[in-house]
Amino acid sequence: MGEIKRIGVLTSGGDCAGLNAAIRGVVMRAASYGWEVMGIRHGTEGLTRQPTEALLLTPDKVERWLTLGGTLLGTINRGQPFQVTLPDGTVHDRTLDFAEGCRELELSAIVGIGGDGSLKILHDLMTKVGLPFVGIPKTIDNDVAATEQSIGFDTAVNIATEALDRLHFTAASHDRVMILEVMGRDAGHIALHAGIAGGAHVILIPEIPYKLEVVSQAIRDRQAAGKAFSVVIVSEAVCTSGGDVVTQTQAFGECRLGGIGQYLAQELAQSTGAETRVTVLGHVQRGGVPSPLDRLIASAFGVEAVDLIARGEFDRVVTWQQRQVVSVPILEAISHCRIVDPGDTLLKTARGLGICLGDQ
Ligand SMILES: Nc1ncnc2c1ncn2[C@@H]1O[C@H](COP(=O)(O)OP(=O)(O)OP(=O)(O)O)[C@@H](O)[C@H]1O
Ligand SMILES: O=P(O)(O)OC[C@H]1O[C@](O)(CO)[C@@H](O)[C@@H]1O
Ligand SMILES: [Mg+2]
Repeated sequence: MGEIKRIGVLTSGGDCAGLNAAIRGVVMRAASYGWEVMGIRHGTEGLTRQPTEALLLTPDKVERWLTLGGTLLGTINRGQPFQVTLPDGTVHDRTLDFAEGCRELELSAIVGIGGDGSLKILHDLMTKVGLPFVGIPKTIDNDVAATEQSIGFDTAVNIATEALDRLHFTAASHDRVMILEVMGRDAGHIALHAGIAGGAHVILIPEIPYKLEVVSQAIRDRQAAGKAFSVVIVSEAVCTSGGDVVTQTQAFGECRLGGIGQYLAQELAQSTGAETRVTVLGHVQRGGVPSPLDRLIASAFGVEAVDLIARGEFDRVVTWQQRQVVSVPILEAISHCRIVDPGDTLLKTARGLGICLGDQ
């Protein structure tokens, strides 16, 4: 690769808190090498559109992006760049458009900030185009393999914890069972972390199959002990007792997880006699000001991603491991979805605290 003059940075997948802090880290560090940074709009789409949609990001421009929620570059979490259905019904592969966009902007490398889904797509795209690539993991789901923490997870856990704190008061006031449904896709990390931090009495995650009777009994035991209220946190991918995933179809046909909280509310009202209410936390978990930890991780990832490019170490993803930024081959980071491990120390903590996980 010749001398680097300009690199690109993009965000892809669902937004989360800390994306702008990561972009800022990339821009600040690139400036120290004398490189320009182009911020690509709407994931890879900014490169495939004609004219291309990208903006020059300077340290002055991004200086105050540290605390801003969402992504100022825009993002995308639906569709497929290799099979885009055009208005006339034909299917188009955007790879060549993407390559053309990279050439037009004279990019020497790209930093892609995304979750597992986006990193897979970006890896395929970059391999086909032959452009150096470094990935930064972000996602409230915390399901990217190899990293203990992805950007956005800590903020989401803080928000879910605060929601539980608030629900305790109203639950106790009305002697109700309050159910908080949280995001996380197939991983129960948000529910497990927030459930413990927020003092939930029941934590249901997709990794641990539950029995309705076990959950009801835990609530009835509390009632019998004079505690008429309970607080339950449930991950969106937890199934019904019949094993069905609960989903909702959105406009444009996308299917998204959602609704298990309502199902549990009906079942638990019947089996415990308690009034039940559901709070679906939804996109509140993704928005807002990033926590200090997310700002730290995002900044550290941004700096290291640029350093990797400077050292010519490509096709790698930066990860957070025991308070160090460590890079791993991208194939390792996208090898599997990191769900809650059966040996996770927090499962032991939850059981030790007497929290019902629905299985025993
Ligand atoms: N370059 C792209 N062009 C078109 N669609 C894309 C592109 N990159 C990603 N997508 C769409 O976005 C989805 C991204 O995957 P996913 O929704 O799992 O997000 P993610 O990157 O894992 O982040 P998160 O899980 O936090 O939302 C892909 O499945 C695909 O539908
Ligand atoms: O933004 P959308 O399309 O509603 O996607 C929601 C999904 O994205 C995430 O927020 C992040 O992957 C999931 O937790 C959730 O299932
Ligand atoms: Mg994902």
